Amino acid sequence: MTAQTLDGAATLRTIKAELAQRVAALKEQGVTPGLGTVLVGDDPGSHWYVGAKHKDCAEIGITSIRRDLPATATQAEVEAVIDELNADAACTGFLVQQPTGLDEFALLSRVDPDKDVDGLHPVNLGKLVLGESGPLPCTPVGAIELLRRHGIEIAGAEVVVVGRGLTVGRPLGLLLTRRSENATVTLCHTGTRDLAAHVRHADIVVAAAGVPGIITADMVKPGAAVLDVGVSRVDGKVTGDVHPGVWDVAGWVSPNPKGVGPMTRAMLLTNIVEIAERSVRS
Ligand SMILES: Nc1nc(=O)c2c([nH]1)NC[C@@H]1CN(c3ccc(C(=O)N[C@@H](CCC(=O)O)C(=O)O)cc3)C=[N+]21
Repeated sequence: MTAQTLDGAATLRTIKAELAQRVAALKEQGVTPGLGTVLVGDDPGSHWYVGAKHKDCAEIGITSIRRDLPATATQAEVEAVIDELNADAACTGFLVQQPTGLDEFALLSRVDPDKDVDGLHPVNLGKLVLGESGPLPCTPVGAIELLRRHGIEIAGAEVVVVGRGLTVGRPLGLLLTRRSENATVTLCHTGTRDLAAHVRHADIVVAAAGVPGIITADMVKPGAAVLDVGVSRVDGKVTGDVHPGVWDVAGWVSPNPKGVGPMTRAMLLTNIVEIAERSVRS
């Protein structure tokens, strides 16, 4: 193994320590931030993620509001919970954990855009396209923050993003091409004719296809930074999109687990604190 580790678990700890101070400052001004979660059904992965988010919040002084609904919950029942959290002053922001098995666009659209800690509401994705400020999607911002905190140059870099999903690939392309990031982005997907030809040119590769081992050593430019975002479960074990052989070629690799996953949680916490800080200023 020659590549250096893009350590998301350690970076989460650093960011939590920074945010704990900002939460303490908010409390001195009489504001306690609160995170709400809406969970539908009993998928073990989703339960783990939601539990981890509330544990993170408890560690840094953010209050938890947890609504767990059975798999039999109807669209109307989940929408009623969203309405309740929209109206709850103690809830700074909240998310509806995906997947729900319901009409997700309708659920997402019903969340107050100012409480959208996931940054996935259509209004907030629209703001991202238009270059207006607002809550940003947690996983792609987490990927950028992970690079930044390891000193990897993004401005001018050739970035290949593999995957065009709503939560990672699509918004990541928009984020990285902003003037403040200034990367050149190629967005590859299942319709890409020759994936290897694109990946080979990349200074930074972001693998978010959800296909175990799709990025192999022969595709990677020596010294490149490779972020492994894809989460699949193979024989019950978390398996990423990056083949282990990539560690022998790349300069940097984010492991999976302990790479971008914890960064998603770090950016969720950051979004809550920023919404609370905005409420104090205005
Ligand atoms: N509305 C919504 N918002 C989300 O943010 C959201 C969602 N739905 N649906 C599912 C995905 C997935 N996700 C992860 C969060 C943390 C880790 C994480 O911290 N993983 C650990 C442990 C992984 C394990 O062992 O299972 C790690 O990578 O080290 C991973 C994945 C948030 N998601």
